[in-house]
Amino acid sequence: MYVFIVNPQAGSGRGMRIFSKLKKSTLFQTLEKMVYFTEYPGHAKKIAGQINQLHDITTIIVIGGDGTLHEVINGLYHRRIPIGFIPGGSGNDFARGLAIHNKPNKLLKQIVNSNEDLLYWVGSIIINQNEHKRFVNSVGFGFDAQITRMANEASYKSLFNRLGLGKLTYIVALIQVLMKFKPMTIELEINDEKKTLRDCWMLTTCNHPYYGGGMKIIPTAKIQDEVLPLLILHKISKWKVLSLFLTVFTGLHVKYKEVEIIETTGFKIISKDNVCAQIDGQTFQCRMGTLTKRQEFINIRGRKYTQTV
Ligand SMILES: Nc1ncnc2c1ncn2[C@@H]1O[C@H](COP(=O)(O)OP(=O)(O)OP(=O)(O)O)[C@@H](O)[C@H]1O
Repeated sequence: MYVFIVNPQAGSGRGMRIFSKLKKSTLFQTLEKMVYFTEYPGHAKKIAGQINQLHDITTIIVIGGDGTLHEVINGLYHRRIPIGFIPGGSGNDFARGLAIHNKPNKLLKQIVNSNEDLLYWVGSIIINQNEHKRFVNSVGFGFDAQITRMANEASYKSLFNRLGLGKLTYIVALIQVLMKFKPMTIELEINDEKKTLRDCWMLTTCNHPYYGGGMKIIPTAKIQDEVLPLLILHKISKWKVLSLFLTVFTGLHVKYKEVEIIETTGFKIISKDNVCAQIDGQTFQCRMGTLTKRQEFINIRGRKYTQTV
């Protein structure tokens, strides 16, 4: 039995458009399946939670954006069911990070015909010591999280999506946030070693290089267990931030002296004030975060494991 979880609103309606085309295909029609449409934020997690109770699931096929996949992964906490992903979001960084490039009908074929999985190690975060979450792409604190919040709330997001210019949303949001951003003071703990980061702009970690709709934020990030790379953007002038972000699509921003990348197996951040944070593109406020790389992996169906992505 295949279970489809479709976010019709992902990518400003792209999720629904993809599903409408797929359901006309002979392959889709011949599959034994159940189809769920998400109706509100958090619904994909709830659906995944209900799937935990079901048996004989071959694969869960997610059609939507990274936020939908994030919810499914978090809802499926206790079971390892293979997941097929057909990207239909605005940013689609997960698909980029895993080199999932094909057209939806080809991807469906790949998922159904494949008996090989890509093993994918997600990250884990404990927010404020009590809320556990898993992340598929990235977690960021500070500047990048504020850009994400601005982009998520922007009225121009759906227009740019419809024009196929999803990347522009983040660029416009970046400029808006830059005008009024105030750097943070953060306590960073890595392997019992503590340091205070003053005038820090952002801390970001990811499971693969991409975020924000194609920015190669940590170019060296690999799909792997144990290692959680951490990027810190230290004290820097606003003008320099602008030029730095122009190079982030190529990964050349890592050459700036204000950018530090540390390979960790986990770290903790503490702040006296609330800081804006993002997990897989969903934003919230927090004062404390403990991040680790989970030892368990999820099975991504239809995407053979290579390290060349
Ligand atoms: N029917 C719905 N109406 C409104 N929001 C929904 C609905 N279904 C799901 N959502 C929420 O929409 C949010 C965004 O979805 P998603 O991340 O899949 O798409 P996206 O933001 O366009 O893509 P990406 O994350 O790749 O940029 C998710 O947080 C999800 O909870």
